[in-house]
Amino acid sequence: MRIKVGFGFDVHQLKEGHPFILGGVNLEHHSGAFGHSDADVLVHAICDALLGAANLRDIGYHFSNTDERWKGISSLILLKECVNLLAEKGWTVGNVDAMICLEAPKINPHVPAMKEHISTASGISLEDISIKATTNETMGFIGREEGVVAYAVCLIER
Ligand SMILES: Nc1ccn([C@@H]2O[C@H](COP(=O)(O)O)[C@@H](O)[C@H]2O)c(=O)n1
Ligand SMILES: C[C@@]1(CO)OP(=O)(O)OP(=O)(O)OC[C@H]1O
Repeated sequence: MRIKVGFGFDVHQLKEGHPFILGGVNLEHHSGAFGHSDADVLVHAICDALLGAANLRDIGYHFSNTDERWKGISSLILLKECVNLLAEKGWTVGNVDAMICLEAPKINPHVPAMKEHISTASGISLEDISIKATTNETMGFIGREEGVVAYAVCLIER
């Protein structure tokens, strides 16, 4: 069996009064992530990790942020498309491990629901999806709650 590793990163601005979709969960918060799609930074990082592992470029290459088809789209749909792109090349996903860097709100209570959404959209087993979070200890743009960052790594196999 051949295995490959992938890495993904994404960042989005937080804006007052904007919806905050993270891992497919609509978080109740005074501000939310802004982007062309639903700006789900966690799912975007996972998409880029998967595409990177398969050497299939990146999320913006396949789903341009100037294309009206993707305006406001659920990133879980883009994730499913990424998994399909990998499947076309014979790849299945081994596991995904992700890290969200966010000052507030607390992510821990929402992790089970996020994993459910990601698993349902992608077909990746729940036990192969790990989601973690950290604050930035009040420092920088994350600390000032101006933005949210996510990192993800994955293994793929065929
Ligand atoms: N948005 C966040 C940030 C952190 N957590 C959880 O809190 C723990 C402590 O965070 P520190 O940044 O103070 O080290 C962290 O390990 C996470 O379990 C969270 O749920 N949501
Ligand atoms: C997801 C896409 C497509 O709508 O747009 P955004 O929501 O702005 O997100 P980004 O992280 O900039 O990734 C690029 C695009 O693929």
